[in-house]
Amino acid sequence: MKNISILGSTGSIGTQALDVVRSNKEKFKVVGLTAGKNIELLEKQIREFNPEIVAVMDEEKAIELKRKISHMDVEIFSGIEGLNEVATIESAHVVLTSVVGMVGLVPTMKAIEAKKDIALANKETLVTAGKIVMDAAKKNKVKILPVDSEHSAIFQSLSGYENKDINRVILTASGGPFRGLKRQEVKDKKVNEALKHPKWNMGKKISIDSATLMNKGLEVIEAKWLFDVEPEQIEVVVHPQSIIHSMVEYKDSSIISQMGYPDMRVPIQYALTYPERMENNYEKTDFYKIGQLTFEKADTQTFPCLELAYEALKKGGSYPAVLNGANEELVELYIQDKIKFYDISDTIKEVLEVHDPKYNFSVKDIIQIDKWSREFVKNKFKGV
Ligand SMILES: NC(=O)C1=CN([C@@H]2O[C@H](COP(=O)(O)OP(=O)(O)OC[C@H]3O[C@@H](n4cnc5c(N)ncnc54)[C@H](OP(=O)(O)O)[C@@H]3O)[C@@H](O)[C@H]2O)C=CC1
Ligand SMILES: CC(=O)[C@@H](O)[C@H](O)COP(=O)(O)O
Ligand SMILES: [Mn+2]
Repeated sequence: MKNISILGSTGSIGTQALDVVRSNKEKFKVVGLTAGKNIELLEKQIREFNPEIVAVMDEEKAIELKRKISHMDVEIFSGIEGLNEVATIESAHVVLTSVVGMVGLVPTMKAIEAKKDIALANKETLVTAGKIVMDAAKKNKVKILPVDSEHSAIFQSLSGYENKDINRVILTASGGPFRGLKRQEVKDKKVNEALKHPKWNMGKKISIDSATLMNKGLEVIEAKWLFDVEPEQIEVVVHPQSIIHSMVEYKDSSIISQMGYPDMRVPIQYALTYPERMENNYEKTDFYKIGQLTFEKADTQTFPCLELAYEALKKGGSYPAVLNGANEELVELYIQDKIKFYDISDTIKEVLEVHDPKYNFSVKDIIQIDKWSREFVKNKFKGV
C-alpha cells in the first residue's frame, strides 16, 4: 500500500489524482488532502477517502469546515502551516504537489526535508527555486517524479540513459487556443476565450499560461532543473495534436518520445506507481482517427512570454522567480478582466529589466524577491 498526501486535492490535477486512487484502492491510501478554499469539495473528498489530516489555506473556511464535520475523525489545519503539516505527515510515502503557484514551494521543501518522495505537478516550485529544491532532494535522497505531461514524457524517454548521452530535449506545445493568430487578432482576447484550451481541461492559471505560451516557458525552466540540461539543449516544438508529449534526442541522433491520448491521469498514475506500470481503462490512442502528427515553430512575435522565460533562465539567479511572481499577479488581473492580453508580456519584460538580481539565495530570499515582483505589478496597475 502506498500512502499519498495531496496538496491541492480540489483542483484539476488533485481531482484526477483522486480518480486514479479511486480505481486502485487496494494499492493507494490517501492520508492527507488540502484545498485553498473549496471546502464543499474537500468535505466530499474527506467522506470518500477518509484521510488522517487535511488543511485549508483560507483560515475562515478552515473554521467553517471544522464546524461542519466536527464529528469526523480527521484533523483540520489551516494556512501555510496547515499545508506544511499535510506535506510532512508521518504516514505519507509520497506527496503530490498540485497546488497552483509558488505557494507550493515551502510545503514541497518541507516534504523533501521529511524525506517524502515528491510527485511534482506544481511547476512554479522549480521555476522559482529549482536549484534549492533539486539540491535538497539529492541531500535527502528523495525522488522528484514529474507529473507535468511533457516532463513525464522526457522522464520516461530517458529510462536507462545518462545525461551525457543527451543532445537535446524537445518539449511539445499545443500552441494554445490562439495558435495561428497574429498580435492584432490576439490583443483584445478576453479570458473566456483564453480559457478554451484545445486539448486539456486544466485550472484557470495554467490555461491562461498556455494561451500566452508562458506555460511552455515555465516548462523550459522546469526541464532545466529536472534533467540538468542547458537552456540551449531545450527546444520547443508546436505539435497541435498533443499526442507526442515530448522527446529526447540522443547523441547518436536517435529520438525517443512518449506518446498517448492526452489524459493527465496517465502521467499522474506513472508518478505514483514508478518504476512500475499499472493497467487502466483510459482511452487508447487511435492513430487512424488522429491521421496526422504535425509540427510548427512557436510564434514568439505573437507570444513573447516564451522568449522572456528563456531570457530569464539564461540570465539565471533570481530572474526566473521574478518572471514567475509577476506572471502570477498578471494572470490573476487578466482573469479578473482588469488588464489586457499584452499587458502580461509587456509588464514581465519591464520587471525583468529593472530587477537587481541575486545569484545566491535561500527560500526566504526567494519569497522576498517574489513579493517585490508582485508589488511591481500591483503598483503598475494600482486602481484598475
Ligand atoms: N491541470 C493540469 O492538467 C496541469 C497542471 N499542472 C500544474 O499543476 C498545478 C495545479 O494546476 P491545476 O490543478 O490546473 O490548478 P487548479 O487551479 O485546478 O487547482 C489548484 C489547487 O490548489 C489550491 N489552491 C489554489 N490557491 C491556493 C493557495 N493560495 N494556497 C493553497 N492552495 C491553493 C486549489 O484549491 P481550491 O480548489 O480550494 O481553490 C486547488 O486545490 C499548477 O502548478 C499547474 O501548472 C501541470 C501540468 C498539467
Ligand atoms: C497537460 C499539461 O502538461 C499542460 O502543461 C499542457 O501541456 C498545456 O498545454 P500547452 O502545450 O498548450 O502549454
Ligand atoms: Mn505541461
